[in-house]
Amino acid sequence: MIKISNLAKKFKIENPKKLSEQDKKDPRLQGRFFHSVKNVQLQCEKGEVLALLGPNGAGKTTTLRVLSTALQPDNGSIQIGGTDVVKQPIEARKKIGFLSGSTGLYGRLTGRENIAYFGRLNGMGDADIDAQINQLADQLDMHTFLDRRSENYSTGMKQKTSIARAVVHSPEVVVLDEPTTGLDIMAANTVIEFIKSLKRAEVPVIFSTHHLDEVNELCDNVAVIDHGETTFEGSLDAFKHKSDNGLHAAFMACLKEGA
Ligand SMILES: Nc1ncnc2c1ncn2[C@@H]1O[C@H](COP(=O)(O)OP(=O)(O)OP(=O)(O)O)[C@@H](O)[C@H]1O
Repeated sequence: MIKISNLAKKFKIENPKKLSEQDKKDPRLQGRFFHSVKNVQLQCEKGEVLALLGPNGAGKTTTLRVLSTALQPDNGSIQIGGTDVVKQPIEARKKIGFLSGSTGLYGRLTGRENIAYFGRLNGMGDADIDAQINQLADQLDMHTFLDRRSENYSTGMKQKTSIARAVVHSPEVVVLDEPTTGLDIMAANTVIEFIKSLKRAEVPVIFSTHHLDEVNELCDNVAVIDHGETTFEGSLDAFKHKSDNGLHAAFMACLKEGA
């Protein structure tokens, strides 16, 4: 189970001139600090898939980076099972499979070597790693490129390899930042089927997306973040009931200005 309460994260702005025009007008900019996440809550139980929605710049990536221990929060608590992510980040990290938007692969290594390297970092033995990679390659349709150097991979090949690398150690929970962004329909479908397989295995999955059709197909619950605050958290059905005019209208109704 994943539970985030009252999460806040601000960044010090070293050079205000470098801020985007959108960020300059954002009320979250206060003096030298940009309060990216001000009050986020969400929860994801065993066997559930939660979609994290929000406009560009809402604070989704910041939330997921704090959840995955890449960033320290300024306030709030995060629990994964019995582990306090803020107080026990090393223990928490072992429990999380995290796909970040900018996961870089080592280009000189093959896909298999990239995944195996992470398996070793997580303390796995060679036989376990081989078995896991074979299973993940079946599920993510990777056999045709797994033993080629990753520097020449397509976007889809890179993303599949990054996902396999994130979950090679069979984490307790999986967190994916925009897993299907930039993928063609077939690769996106493979990733969606993979998320369904995690759900069948009762692994809680949180993923951020801008694709409402994926939300409809995959999710039990939805959380919407707008301007760094959770503006909706509930079941997919409750989300759909926000409007009679489809998922897009439901999403708009959850935004602060739409409320
Ligand atoms: N290191 C940083 N320093 C300053 N501001 C930051 C930093 N990281 C993020 N921000 C700002 O915090 C806000 C939230 O960013 P974040 O990447 O979490 O949004 P997002 O919801 O993931 O957006 P998108 O859908 O575009 O990926 C944005 O306005 C962004 O410019």
